[in-house]
Amino acid sequence: MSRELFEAARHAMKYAHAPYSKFPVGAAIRADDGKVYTGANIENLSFPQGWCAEPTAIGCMIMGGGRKIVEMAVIAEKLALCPPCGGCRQKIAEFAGPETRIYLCDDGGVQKTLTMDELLPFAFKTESLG
Ligand SMILES: O=c1ccn([C@H]2C[C@H](O)[C@@H](CO)O2)c(=O)[nH]1
Ligand SMILES: [Zn+2]
Repeated sequence: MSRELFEAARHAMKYAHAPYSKFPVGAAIRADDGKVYTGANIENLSFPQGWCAEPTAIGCMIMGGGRKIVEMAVIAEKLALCPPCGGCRQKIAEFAGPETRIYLCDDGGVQKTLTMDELLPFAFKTESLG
C-alpha cells in the first residue's frame, strides 16, 4: 500500500512550481474515503507567499471530500529525504491521529516511516485550549 502512495507522491512532484529553490516536493495522502490526494510545492516570486507540498495535498483532500489522513508520503527530487517542516507538521496533525503513518521517500521508495506522534511530539491539541 505504501508503494502506491510513494508512486503517487513521486508523480505529484512533477507538478511542483519551484523555480526559486529548485527543490520540488511531492506529497500523497490516503484519506478516510479511500481516495488518494496529491500535492506539490508552489513557490512565489514574493518568497513568503509560496507554500509546501503537504498543504496542497491537504487542500485537495478537504475539497475532494476526505476528512482524515490515513497515511501520507512525502518525497523531494533531491537525494535527501524531506521531513515535513514545522508548519506542515501542525497542518498534518489537524487531520491525523497519533498513529497515522508518514512515509519519507526518495527515488528508491519509502526510506523512513514515522507516526504522527513521532513527527510532532507534545503537539498542541484541543485539550490545550482548556
Ligand atoms: O515540508 C516541506 C518543506 C519544504 N517544502 C518546499 C518549500 C519550498 O518550496 C522548498 C524549499 O524549501 O521545499 C515542502 O514542500 N515541504
Ligand atoms: Zn512545509
